[in-house]
Amino acid sequence: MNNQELWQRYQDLLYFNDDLGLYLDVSRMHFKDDFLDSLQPKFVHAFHAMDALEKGAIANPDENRQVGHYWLRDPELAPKALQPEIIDTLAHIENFVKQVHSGEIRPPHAPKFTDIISIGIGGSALGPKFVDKALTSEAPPLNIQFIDNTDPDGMDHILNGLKDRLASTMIIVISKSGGTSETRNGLLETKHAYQQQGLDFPRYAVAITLAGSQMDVLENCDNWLAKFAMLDWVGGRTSEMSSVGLLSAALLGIDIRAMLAGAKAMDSATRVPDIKNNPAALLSLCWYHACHGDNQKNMVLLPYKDSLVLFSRYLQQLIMESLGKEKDLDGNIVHEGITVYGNKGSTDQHAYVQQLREGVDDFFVTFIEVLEDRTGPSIEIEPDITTGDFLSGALQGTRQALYDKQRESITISVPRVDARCIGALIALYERAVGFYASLVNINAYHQPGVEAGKKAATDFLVLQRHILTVLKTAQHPLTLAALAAQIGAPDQIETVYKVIRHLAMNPRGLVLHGKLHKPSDLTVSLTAHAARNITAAPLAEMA
Ligand SMILES: O=P(O)(O)OC[C@H]1O[C@](O)(CO)[C@@H](O)[C@@H]1O
Repeated sequence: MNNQELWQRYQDLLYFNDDLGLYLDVSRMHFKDDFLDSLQPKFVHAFHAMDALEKGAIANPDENRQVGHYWLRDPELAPKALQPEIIDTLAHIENFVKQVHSGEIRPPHAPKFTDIISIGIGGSALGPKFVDKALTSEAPPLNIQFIDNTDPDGMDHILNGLKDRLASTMIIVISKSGGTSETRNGLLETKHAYQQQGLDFPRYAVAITLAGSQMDVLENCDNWLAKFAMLDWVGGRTSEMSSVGLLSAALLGIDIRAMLAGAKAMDSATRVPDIKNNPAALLSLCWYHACHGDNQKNMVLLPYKDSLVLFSRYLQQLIMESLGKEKDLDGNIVHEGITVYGNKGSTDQHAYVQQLREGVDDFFVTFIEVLEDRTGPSIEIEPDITTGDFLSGALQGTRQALYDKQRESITISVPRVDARCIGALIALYERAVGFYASLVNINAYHQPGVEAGKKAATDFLVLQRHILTVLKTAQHPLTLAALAAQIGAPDQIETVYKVIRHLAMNPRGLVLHGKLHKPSDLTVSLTAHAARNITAAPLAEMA
């Protein structure tokens, strides 16, 4: 295609949303002109399915649940019975935040809360982290940190770093199910740190969970500083505009009403039943072209803006947990999915872009361009050129260089990174994921594959328990083979070895005879002290 034809294709396909100032350019995706028409019947179905979902159909048949994240930004669309809880939760958040900012709600031994530790994982962490990085100002009312793993080092880093300010730190624990192990562990470790300092944990703790969840019951969250409803019909990965995302955002001083308004504006733009005039339909059409069937391309997300660096991580869950499915809705094995990676431009130009241009052609890029460089004027780095011009040049240059090598790209351009824009971007991708799921006939709203890893992790810990129980009563050191036999798992020696190696590297009372890296010569026993301390309580399944 010559430059004139390309310019024409650019204009023909360019989508612009006047309300949001958002452009979507799909001209550098190599689908043919008739591709759009050929997908029309599939889109008629996708538009209908989305309409039914928004009207309250059971869109997640596995869990017999409605899927209502769109109602969060436009409660009038929600079934009548659900409207009060959406409106009340938002009011509860705003009221609470106002009182925290004013000091009316304060910690027992300090005039105001200064910090937040947000504990949660997956959809209960990625949205709040992304929004914090994208929108928190240089001088927020509170500082936030996230515990989103069961890594003891990671927790120590945060808890020790905040040691002197723990007495003015609010803990927000987010878990829809209330049973996720990593989150439970973060909660228990944090609670322990508070107890060590003689601080009354419930007076610092805020829960976001389903009413009556395991966490709600076990921790008696009604006695905490506050408890916010998590709603059954909001999925974890689409929960940023529920209490999950809105509470921390509001505490950080982010305009959550603007975020909701941006999402609402995008929702209405993506309800238009016309592919070319619907940005989510256009996006999902591009994904279908690049990723479906034989074209298994990866999505590389390149926002040219530091504050959007976590967008790809956020989208990784939204897209891969939603679309990565073994079976379609008819039970056929399909192994669907789109791999998402990326950080930011131009930084990634100096990392993997070399491969994108010259290596394996297994991707398409989505550039995100932010038109406003910064608030206020810029100095000239070279005659007539600012640092922002460099950033812009880097984006346009990479797009062109990729195109010259027949590499595909999409470009989304937004005026600036503000709450309205972030709400709109989230809503855009949520809807595109929903459409894509319809196009390839899968359930986007469940995640059966996640359970296998959790089950195997539980099995590993059960085996560890058995090993320690055997060692406790052993009369002499045991080989790994003898240990495996005694726990009734003679074929699990490798797992036994992994357990022993991990315990040996930590102060758990293991006595090793032999070398850790020579498993076949190794024998193991426990110190008398450790043997006395092992409990036999049953292990809860990892959730
Ligand atoms: O909010 P919860 O229930 O703790 O779940 C956290 C995350 O775990 C998952 O269920 C997957 O393990 C995600 O879908 C979810 O976002």
